[in-house]
Amino acid sequence: MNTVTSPLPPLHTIKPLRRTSLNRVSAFVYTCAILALLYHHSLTLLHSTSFLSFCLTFTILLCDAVFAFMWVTNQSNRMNPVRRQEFPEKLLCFVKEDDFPALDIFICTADPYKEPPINVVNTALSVMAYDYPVEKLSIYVSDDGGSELTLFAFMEAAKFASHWLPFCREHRIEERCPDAYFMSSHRCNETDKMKMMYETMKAKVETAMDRGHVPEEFIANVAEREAFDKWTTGFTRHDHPTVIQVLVENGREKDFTGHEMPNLVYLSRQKSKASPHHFKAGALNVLLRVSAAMTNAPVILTLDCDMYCNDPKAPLRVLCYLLDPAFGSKLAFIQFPQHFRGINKQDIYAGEMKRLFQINPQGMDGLCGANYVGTGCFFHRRAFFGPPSSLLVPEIQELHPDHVVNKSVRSEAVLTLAHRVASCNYENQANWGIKMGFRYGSLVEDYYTGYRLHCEGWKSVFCDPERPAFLGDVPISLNDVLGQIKRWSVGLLEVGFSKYSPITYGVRSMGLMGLCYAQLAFWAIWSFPVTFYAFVPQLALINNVSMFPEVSDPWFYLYMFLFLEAYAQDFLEFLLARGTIQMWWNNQRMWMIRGISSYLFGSIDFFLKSIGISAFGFNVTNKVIDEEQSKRYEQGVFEFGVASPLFVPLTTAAIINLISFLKGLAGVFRDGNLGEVFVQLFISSFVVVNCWPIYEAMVLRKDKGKMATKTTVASVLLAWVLYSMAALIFKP
Ligand SMILES: O=c1ccn([C@@H]2O[C@H](COP(=O)(O)OP(=O)(O)O[C@H]3O[C@H](CO)[C@@H](O)[C@H](O)[C@H]3O)[C@@H](O)[C@H]2O)c(=O)[nH]1
Ligand SMILES: [Mn+2]
Repeated sequence: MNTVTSPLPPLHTIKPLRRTSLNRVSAFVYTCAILALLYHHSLTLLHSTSFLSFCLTFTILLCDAVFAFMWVTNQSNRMNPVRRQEFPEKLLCFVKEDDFPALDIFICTADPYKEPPINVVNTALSVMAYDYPVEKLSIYVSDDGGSELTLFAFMEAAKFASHWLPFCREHRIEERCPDAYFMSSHRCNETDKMKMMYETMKAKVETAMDRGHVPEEFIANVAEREAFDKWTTGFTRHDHPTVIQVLVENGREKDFTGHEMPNLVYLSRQKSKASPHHFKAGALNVLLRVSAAMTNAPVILTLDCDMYCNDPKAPLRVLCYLLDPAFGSKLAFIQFPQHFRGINKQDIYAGEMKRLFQINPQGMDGLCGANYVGTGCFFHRRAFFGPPSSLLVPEIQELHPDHVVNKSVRSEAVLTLAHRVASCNYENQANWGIKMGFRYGSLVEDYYTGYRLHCEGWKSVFCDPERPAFLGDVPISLNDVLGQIKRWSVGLLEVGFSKYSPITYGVRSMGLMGLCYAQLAFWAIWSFPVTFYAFVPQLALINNVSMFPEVSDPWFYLYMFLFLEAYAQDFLEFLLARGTIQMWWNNQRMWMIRGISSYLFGSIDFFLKSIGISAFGFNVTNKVIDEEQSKRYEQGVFEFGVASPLFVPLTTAAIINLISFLKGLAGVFRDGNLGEVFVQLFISSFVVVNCWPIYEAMVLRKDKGKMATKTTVASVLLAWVLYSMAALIFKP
């Protein structure tokens, strides 16, 4: 499909994936199977012989209905998956470099102790070195941690940049992130010199980190002194005035070869305990306004501090779409997938999230476009000001997306305005977060903002080139992984049960695309069937109660078909997305683990918050790497270590399933009733096989990552309680 006017070559193409027809046929067949299953459950329910069997069948019906709902909504991702390709090398046939749009880059950080400033600096350097006209490039760093340590790191980074940028340019370095470059095998005659400079900078930043403040001898001049003076005694991360520090101004500061450098601005918005700050979404809205006051570029890139740029030409790929008139003026954003570095070979924690970050976006791209995932995403600034058809005029003229800034970023007028729009009361009675900018009301501001933009009629594009444009870090301990997914679950439920729920509002606004969003919104309800199937059939088996059709019963084949086909399709899609068999195995295991931990606790948290019992915040993922932990992660060993409540249901399930499997097996040898209990025995054995790392962590391991004794004790107790309760229920 050629989308640019001929006779020029196309800047990009879009092709449907080959599997589309097969997807549609299998969706039809599987739907029939699901209907048959629900019919079977209803029949059984009507013919229940006892109260117990009625309750059991009813719960199974509910659980299977949840599975069915999740399956149906997922099909929207399979109806029209597409693959795009862009040809940035042809860009110059269409536009001169002078006509490229300006680009404002936002980098968020929130806590110097969980997000080491030296890593944030690496992120910033990787984009400062973009192959893009420097006079059009501005980098804004938002520090929600309000930390002088982060500011100090960036002052050092600005100095280092004046050597790093020319080095990258002259030696055509591919890895523009210093840390990634020095870890690679690429070398040139100046590598050692650069490495030394980098190490010196890093050591200084780390010294400051160790001391907890910036040592006097590191402060180079009066200007720096004045900047740090803003950290007065009353200054805390939750309560402080705005700090804006222009570290590099394009046109003023030059690199050491005399070349221009991009703008680099440090920003820590005003915080006060009295006004809500809306976590990352709030930070991004301040960034939107401060950057409007300073440069107001029409294109914006949002980046998390745990992700760096891996392709210096990524902005050119983006222009292939942004400059295409065929999109009209409806293109809101271009999302690159989240790819990660440092994932272990078998990806034990399914950190790649293939389905979320690679497979589903292709499906959504064939409808309205990929969803926004918070980082690695280029926006059209205009998209934050109302639907494509009707501009929502901001309260002050300077924030208008078309406003042209022609003053220096250090001029007093600009800085005054920047301070004004960064203050914590600025948004009172304004549309920010409601109809304008990044949207408030969910812990997954990325998902929610992208969703609302799509509802408004905006389109997006999924751009997934061969060489990943961005690489991020993943959490490497199970507790961090589960905690992160728990936060996502809560945020998604907030949207799912809001007045803008995708299942109602979303489907009304955009049909199938609404279902794609609904699938994500209700992620956490998987916890219901997963928890049920992790405990109840097993407890029934322990008490010799049979719950499923016997092997000789024709309905048994329906069960078999439903299970095998769902797993097979998942497996194939996974392999086609360049997964391996072992990665797939770990992926399906993590799905079960999340089901009875993150999703379950997320649902409970959300419920408690809804009835006003508790509140939740954005718990930033830990990015500090512990050497020993990292070694275990590389070897593919699960990290339990801490006594986390998230591990209790897992460990309890591991215990119950093992007992049930052994008891069931013994029963089969004793009574020869394999046909009767086959399904239950199969479920237990499947769970037991999946739980191997848990048994190991409980019994065999001696290292620091083994299961904490507290967790084991709590789980044994809980298992015993469940066992006793089941005995009462199943044996009247
Ligand atoms: O009050 C806050 C909290 C977080 N952040 C920043 O938000 C980013 C994401 O935080 P992280 O702890 O890394 O969360 P993840 O779960 O890894 O992030 C995923 O999920 C988030 C939503 O929950 C999205 O915002 C992210 O883009 C997405 O990668 C980081 O750069 C933080 O510094 C802030 O700026 N202010
Ligand atoms: Mn992150």
